Amino acid sequence: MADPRPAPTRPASTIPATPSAAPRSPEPVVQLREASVGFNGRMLWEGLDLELVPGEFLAVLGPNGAGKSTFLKVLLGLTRLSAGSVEISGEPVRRGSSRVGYIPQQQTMPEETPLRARDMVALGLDGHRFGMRLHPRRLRRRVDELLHAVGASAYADMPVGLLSGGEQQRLRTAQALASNPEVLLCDEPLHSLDLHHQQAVTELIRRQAVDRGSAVVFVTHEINPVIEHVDRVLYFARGQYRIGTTEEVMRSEVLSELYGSSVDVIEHKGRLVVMSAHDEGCHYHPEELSLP
Ligand SMILES: Nc1ncnc2c1ncn2[C@@H]1O[C@H](COP(=O)(O)OP(=O)(O)OP(=O)(O)O)[C@@H](O)[C@H]1O
Repeated sequence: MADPRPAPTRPASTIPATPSAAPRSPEPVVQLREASVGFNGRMLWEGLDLELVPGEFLAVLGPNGAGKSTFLKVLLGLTRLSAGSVEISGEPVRRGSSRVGYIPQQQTMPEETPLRARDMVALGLDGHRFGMRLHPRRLRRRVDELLHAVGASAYADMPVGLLSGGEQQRLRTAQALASNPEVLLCDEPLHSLDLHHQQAVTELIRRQAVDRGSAVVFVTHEINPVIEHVDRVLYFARGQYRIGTTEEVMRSEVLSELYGSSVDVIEHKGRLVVMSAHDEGCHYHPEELSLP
């Protein structure tokens, strides 16, 4: 069946075009208006206005505790906004929506987990958006394709609890892609993957955006592995945020203002290095910003 979604459109920049020159934008698939989240009287971030169109790749960055995973939980309907609104495809978010795929942060599964690798991937397909269960033969074929795509065919019948952290993470990726979601939420999906599998998983996520029109929200401490695919960056720090293209946000003056202290953004051999310049002897502590 043909996919009814609009063709993917990748916005070149957030700089507004003149009204007469502006092409008709596709309907946003994610829409937050004046969105704020806080816990126990402390606001994590406030006044977030954001629209994502099909096919857009958003990288979400910021130091530990800035609210990146919470942002994903808002889109998953697991955390309620303190103020404002959030919609997916024009409807209020709700838990368990088949429109949303999720690659969670890596957690190790207990050894005794009673699932094989292929069962875990099949969970992403079973009784999903098709409104009915797939025929067992089609289900098996689709699961095999997904296992192959993440390089997991060799351990398809292994119990998941006996697999390494990186092997389990590849299965979570396959599971999230299985339903061809309209919005794909990724919480540090490359963590614990070796370079080869980082590239393979990045390529799968990129293709999901470009070929199938999913809006991708990619939480990461390290923008470099995905930098060429990123359309926009959402950077949280100190309860505030900045949003724009990589060139607009990843600048010394923008991040210094956001952090409230001197930050250097340096381009080195095509990689972005973000460093905090401390006054005492000008020590550089890139890890304090949780960035390369
Ligand atoms: N349900 C909750 N109740 C109270 N505090 C919470 C809740 N959920 C998250 N927090 C707090 O909100 C802050 C932001 O958490 P979050 O996991 O979103 O940060 P993050 O930017 O993803 O951090 P990291 O880079 O360390 O993964 C943390 O201080 C966390 O303890």
